[in-house]
Amino acid sequence: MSLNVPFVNLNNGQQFPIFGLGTWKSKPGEVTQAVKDAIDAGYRHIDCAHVYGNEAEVGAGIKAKIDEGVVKREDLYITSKLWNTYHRPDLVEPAIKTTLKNLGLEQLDLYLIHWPFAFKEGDSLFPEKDGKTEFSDVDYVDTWKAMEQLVKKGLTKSIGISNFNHEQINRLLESAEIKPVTNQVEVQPYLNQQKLIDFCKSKDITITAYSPLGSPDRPWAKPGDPQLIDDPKLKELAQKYKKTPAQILLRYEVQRGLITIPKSVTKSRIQQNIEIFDFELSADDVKYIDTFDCKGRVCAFNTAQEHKYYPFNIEY
Ligand SMILES: NC(=O)C1=CN([C@@H]2O[C@H](COP(=O)(O)OP(=O)(O)OC[C@H]3O[C@@H](n4cnc5c(N)ncnc54)[C@H](OP(=O)(O)O)[C@@H]3O)[C@@H](O)[C@H]2O)C=CC1
Ligand SMILES: O=C1CO[C@H](CO)[C@@H](O)[C@@H]1O
Repeated sequence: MSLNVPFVNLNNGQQFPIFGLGTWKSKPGEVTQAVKDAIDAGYRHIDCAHVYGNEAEVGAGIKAKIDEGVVKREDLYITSKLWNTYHRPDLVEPAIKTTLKNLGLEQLDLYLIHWPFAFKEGDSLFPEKDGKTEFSDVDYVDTWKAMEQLVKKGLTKSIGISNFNHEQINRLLESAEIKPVTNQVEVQPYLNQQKLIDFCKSKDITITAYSPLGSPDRPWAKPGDPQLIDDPKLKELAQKYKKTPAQILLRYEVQRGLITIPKSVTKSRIQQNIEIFDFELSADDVKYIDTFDCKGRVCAFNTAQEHKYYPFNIEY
């Protein structure tokens, strides 16, 4: 079954599918097939990043489906992200060009600043000295100015941010010529982000929800750590709606007006995850899922906590 994915209107007039495929942790040997399976299942939006180390293999999946005539380039919505070591304004254009080359594309649909904080420029994506991450003090406002140039040069249609808190967004908006179209942040029932969602809505910035299933394959999860996807309350809801726990989690996101990007490299799950546009959670059940919030952030990037632009030291 292929279901039509609704679109959201971005603040620049572009439309974007509210559902896409995540690719973090998708191994280079698996992700080409995952992208092909996703496109066959009706996915048109793919979330990528330089730091995921698999953009060439994602690009191979895209190319295969265009060559087969299943989709045209203009049917697809491809997002990538500027990594922390490329925030210095002169490094931004070379960074997107590397991503475009890896993906085999001439233009991105959306390019995001991956995190508000910068790391020391150089060959390592995770520069370290004496066991500590080496920071750079490039201001994300200066990085944003260079991002705006990418739109003017036609290298990406839209630009946005990721992991920014509301104070950082306010500061960015003070001088932005082009507004970010989205803030991609973690949203799942243990971290429902209502305040940040309301704030972004008031600024006409969409929210893209990452780790919507609680990122059960996050590399730092320890055996025995609670997994959202196994929550008994969620399993009860899944039984009630005759859906899977993953489908309840994804439906919860889209019903709150969010864009969501679950990752899977498993064909049956890729198919299952898009099958969320044929049922509705009751308003009471959405409110009930809201009560699961326990400030349970899974993607906290603790090694950057000391950075002056670390986003999670304030409430939202
Ligand atoms: N901007 C940012 O800083 C960040 C962005 N992201 C983006 O968001 C995407 C999604 O987040 P991510 O952290 O990967 O985690 P998700 O919450 O999407 O969870 C992915 C995990 O869930 C499993 N899974 C997928 N579908 C199902 C299902 N139907 N039933 C049971 N298990 C399932 C996957 O397994 P399998 O693959 O084996 O099927 C994988 O282990 C990322 O891939 C990335 O693109 C994520 C984190 C940070
Ligand atoms: O998108 C993400 C997942 O991987 C990165 C690290 O490897 C994270 O920092 C980032 O938020």
